[in-house]
Amino acid sequence: MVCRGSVLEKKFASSDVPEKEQINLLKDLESKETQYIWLKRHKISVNGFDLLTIIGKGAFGEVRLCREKKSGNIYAMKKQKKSEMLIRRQVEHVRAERNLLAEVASHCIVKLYYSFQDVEYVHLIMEYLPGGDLMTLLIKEETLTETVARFYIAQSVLAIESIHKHNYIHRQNWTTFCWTTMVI
Ligand SMILES: Nc1ncnc2c1ncn2[C@@H]1O[C@H](COP(=O)(O)OP(=O)(O)OP(=O)(O)O)[C@@H](O)[C@H]1O
Repeated sequence: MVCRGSVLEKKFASSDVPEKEQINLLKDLESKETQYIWLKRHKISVNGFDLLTIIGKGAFGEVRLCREKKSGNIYAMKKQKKSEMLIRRQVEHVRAERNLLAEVASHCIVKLYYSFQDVEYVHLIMEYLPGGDLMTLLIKEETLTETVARFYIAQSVLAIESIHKHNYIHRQNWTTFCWTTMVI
């Protein structure tokens, strides 16, 4: 059996990753492994969630607020229709999005808790961000103050930097990919 923790530690030995970041990355790996083992034992499905209100519409289906039955935790559930992805030849993009969310641990990137699929749909269970996207904020405010604009630009640079570190590039309108955690 490959121990991913010790493989990572060996890689750190020949890298210049700061010690604090090494500790955080190892902790992150450990919690992902624990979750992975848990998921293997308890097959997760849409039945594990109470479906609440619709909060958005994605390219391949709706995004809903949901409550996990076992924990009572609230998440955003993005439901994507597989046949639509196939028709629009977007399977690889959807897969890349899911892998990116699973791989990149950054406070600037929406957190993915679970992903699973059934015959018809792929489901992403994400952290719920109640503030809406930056475009909604811009439409509401029309003009942002320099301080607020600086804040969102800085957050976006950090988000893009964190995905570039994992060799992903972003190809979408900036204002609709930036969501805010603040309720506006
Ligand atoms: N984690 C979340 N928390 C709160 N709202 C969300 C979340 N994820 C998605 N939404 C809402 O659902 C909408 C659609 O989601 P998203 O942009 O991820 O879909 P998409 O399939 O990538 O769509 P598109 O390609 O048209 O952007 C978002 O604009 C947002 O309003």
